[in-house]
Amino acid sequence: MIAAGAKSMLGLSIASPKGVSDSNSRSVGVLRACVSMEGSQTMSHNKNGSIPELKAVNGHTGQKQGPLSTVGNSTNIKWHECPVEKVDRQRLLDQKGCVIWVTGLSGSGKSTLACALNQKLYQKGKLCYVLDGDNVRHGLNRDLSFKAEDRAENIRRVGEVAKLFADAGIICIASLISPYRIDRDACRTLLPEGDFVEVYMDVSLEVCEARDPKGLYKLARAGKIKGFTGIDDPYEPPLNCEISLGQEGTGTSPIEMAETVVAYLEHKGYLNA
Ligand SMILES: Nc1ncnc2c1ncn2[C@@H]1O[C@H](COP(=O)(O)OS(=O)(=O)O)[C@@H](OP(=O)(O)O)[C@H]1O
Ligand SMILES: Nc1ncnc2c1ncn2[C@@H]1O[C@H](COP(=O)(O)OP(=O)(O)O)[C@@H](O)[C@H]1O
Repeated sequence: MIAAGAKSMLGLSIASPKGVSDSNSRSVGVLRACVSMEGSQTMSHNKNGSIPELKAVNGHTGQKQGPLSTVGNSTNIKWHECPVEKVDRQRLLDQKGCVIWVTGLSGSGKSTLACALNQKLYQKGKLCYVLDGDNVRHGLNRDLSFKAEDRAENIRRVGEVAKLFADAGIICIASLISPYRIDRDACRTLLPEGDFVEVYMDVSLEVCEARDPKGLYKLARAGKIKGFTGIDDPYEPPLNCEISLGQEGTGTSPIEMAETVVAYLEHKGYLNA
């Protein structure tokens, strides 16, 4: 709990909704941080990039500025800039935020690769986060089915979340079947050139079906699951992905595959700020 004196020293105030006294504002109020000096603040790095210092931006009056927009069904909204930017976060982490998008049939090894890659990067001191289709469908996307428009919405939402992770400076590994090219390409367009790395698990249906670790292919073949990818639902392989894994003659163990992706990231400069 922050004492009132300390609150004013820190420039913190609790904003109470109309008609609500300050005594119970803690539970319903909105904690608002106010900078107790003229102008807003921005980050500027020292020459060695280690300790950022704050500097004031001239001309900021605290008034709402800029045009209001309509985006989809959201009307009268405004984009807010923040003084700490992606480049600052990347410097802090000594890496570049990006999205590794892993696509392929069920059983092709997406989740296994995602975990192996996460582990390899963690060992190198790089911050990653995995968005796995199965897992995201336990929460954020639990309202979605496997019909085409729901798969599209699934990919769209994960694409937007992955974009936020990349903006945070994190290497985000999204691992989803993502069967439609158009949905994957839409996610690509959300990111700056180069920051979307599409990884195709090029593993045949025969191999995936033989693996069948969850018994889903068996159920689909028996007609107990309808619209199963590769059986009675389409999968469109990428045409121009950055990395293709799993073919004969290439390293096919999860560790070898993860090393291929790490080498790509290193080569493209994503493992340094
Ligand atoms: N009809 C159907 N088709 C394909 N997959 C199915 C289906 N029903 C359930 N599952 C299970 O859901 C996992 C795939 O979820 P995703 O979110 O990656 O799918 S998609 O990208 O929206 O197509 C998938 O996980 P993975 O095997 O890891 O790919 C399956 O376990
Ligand atoms: N590179 C690989 N070589 C051989 N088997 C693999 C490989 N990657 C994953 N597997 C196995 O294949 C099965 C499916 O892997 P999984 O990562 O769950 O695939 P997906 O996430 O695409 O459904 C698992 O039993 C896993 O152990």
